[in-house]
Amino acid sequence: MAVIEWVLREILTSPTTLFIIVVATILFHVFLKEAKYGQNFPSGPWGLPFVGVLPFLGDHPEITMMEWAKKYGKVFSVRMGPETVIMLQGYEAVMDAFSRKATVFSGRPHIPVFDIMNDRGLVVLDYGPAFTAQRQFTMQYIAHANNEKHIDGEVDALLRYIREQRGEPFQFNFPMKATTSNVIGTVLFGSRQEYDDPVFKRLLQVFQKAMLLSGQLSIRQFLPFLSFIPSVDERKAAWGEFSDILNEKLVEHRATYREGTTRGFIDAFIHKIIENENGVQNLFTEADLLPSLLTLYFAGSDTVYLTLSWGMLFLLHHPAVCKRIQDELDREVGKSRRPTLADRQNLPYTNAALMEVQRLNFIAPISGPHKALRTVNFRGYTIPEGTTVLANQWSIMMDEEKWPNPQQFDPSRFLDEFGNVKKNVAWIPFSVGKRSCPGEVLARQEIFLVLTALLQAFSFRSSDSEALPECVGKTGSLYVCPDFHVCAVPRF
Ligand code: HEM
Repeated sequence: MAVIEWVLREILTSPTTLFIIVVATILFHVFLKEAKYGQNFPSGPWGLPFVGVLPFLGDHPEITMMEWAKKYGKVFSVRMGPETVIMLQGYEAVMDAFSRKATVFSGRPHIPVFDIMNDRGLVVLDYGPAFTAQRQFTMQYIAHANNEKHIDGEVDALLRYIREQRGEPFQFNFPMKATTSNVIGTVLFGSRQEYDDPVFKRLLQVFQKAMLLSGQLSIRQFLPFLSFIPSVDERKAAWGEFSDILNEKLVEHRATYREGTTRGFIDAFIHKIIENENGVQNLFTEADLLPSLLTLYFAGSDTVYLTLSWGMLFLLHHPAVCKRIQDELDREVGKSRRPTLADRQNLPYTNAALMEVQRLNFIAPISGPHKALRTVNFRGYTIPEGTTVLANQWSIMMDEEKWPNPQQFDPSRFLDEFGNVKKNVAWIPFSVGKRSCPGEVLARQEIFLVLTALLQAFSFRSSDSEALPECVGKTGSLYVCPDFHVCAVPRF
C-alpha cells in the first residue's frame, strides 16, 4: 500500500502531472477500453491510471459498490489495476448470471493469492470435467458423512472447555475456531485433535495468519498485479506452513491407506484416484489431493467459525431473542438431552434467528471471482470471454425491497403469521449455481448443533471488564467478526 500512497502523493502535489493523468485517464477509458471490450460493455466509475478504482474502494468495498450501483446500474464495470471486472448488484442480476447463465459464468480465473494450490482444489479449479466430477464427489461425500456424530463429539469437547472456565470471562472466538477446525478436520481425516495438541495449535495459528494476511487485501487479493504487496513473503510463508502441516497428515494417511477402508475424505479421494487410473480423462489425480484438502479446510472452517461468533455477538446484543430461543429449546427439547438435527423442524424461532444471523452478517460480502467461459450477451451488454465477474452479495442481503429495515436484527422476518419458518428467495448465503457452496449441508448442521447446544447449556453474558464490541465487522476476504470475551454460567 505504501507504493500506492507514494504514487497518490506525487500526483496530488503536481498540477501538471495531475492534468496529464486526467487526460490520460480519459483517453484510456474512451479509446483503450472500447478497443478491448467494445462499445457494448457496461460502464462504471472512472479510476486512476495503473490502479483504477483501488484507492477508492475504502474499508468496505461492498458498501462503496452499492453506492456506485445507484449511478451505474445492476451490472457495471470497475477497473482494478490493469484488469476490468464486472460487478453484479442485487438478487436478480446475480441469479441471471450465476444461476440462469451458469454454464457461462462458472469459470474461475487464476487467483494469485492461492498460488500454492496450483489451480487445483474446488475453490480454485476452473470449470470443466474435473471440476464437475470433483464437486459432485465432494457434495456426495459430505451429504453421506456421519456429520451429526462428528459435530456431536466436538460439541462434547466444546461444552467441557466452557465449563472449565467456571463462569470467568474467556475469549469466545478461540473455542469456536478449534471446534470448526476439528469438525472439518474430522470430515477430511477421520479424527479430531485435542485443543492443547501442539500440532493442532500450530495449525490454527498458521491458518489464521494466512487468512489474515490474505484477507487484508479484501477483493484486491484476486488481482495478479498486487502480488507486490509488502506482506507477500510473510503471506506465502504462512500458506506454505499451513500446506506443510496438512501434507504431513496426508503422507501419514497415504502410508496407512487400506483399500476398502474409508477413514475420511482423504481415503475416499484416494479410492477415486485408483478407480480413475485407467479412465480416459484425469478427473481425480494425486496432484488434486493436497489442494482439495487445503481448499476444503479453509473454505469449511473460518466461514462457520465467523458465523458462530457473529451469532453469539448478536445474541449478547439482543438478550430478548436469546431468551426466546432458550424458551423454545426448553419447551421442545427439554434439559435431559442435547438438541439433534431431528429437532430442527420443531424449532422455527431458533431457525429464523440463525437465518437472520447469516443474512445480517453475510460473511462473504463479495463473491469469489467468476470467469465468463465464452463471450455472451448479458442483460443487453456484451461480456467478452475471460472477463472476471464478481457478485456484491452484501447488496442482496441489504436490499430494502427484499428486506424491510435491512439493518435491523429481526428473526421474525423469517416467520409467517402462524409462527412457521417463512422462506425468502433472496436468502442465499451459500450463493447459487454451479459454484455455490458445496459445504452448505455441513455448515447448516454445524451452526445449528453448536449454537443450540451452547444456548441450552449456558447463560451467556458479556465480560464486565470489556465493552462488548458493536456488531460491525472488517471486510477482508470474509466479513470478520471482532474478538470478544464472554462469561458462561451453566443453566442447569
Ligand atoms: C456458514 C458457512 C459457509 C458459508 C456462508 C459459505 C458460503 C459460500 C459461498 C457464498 C460460496 C460461493 C463463492 C463463489 O461465488 O465463488 C462458497 C463456496 C465454497 N464453499 Fe462455502 N460456505 C460455508 C461453509 C462451507 C463449508 C463447511 C465447506 C466445506 C465443507 C465449504 C466449502 C466451499 C467450497 C469448496 C467452495 C468453492 C466452490 C466452488 O468454487 O465451486 N463452505 N461458500
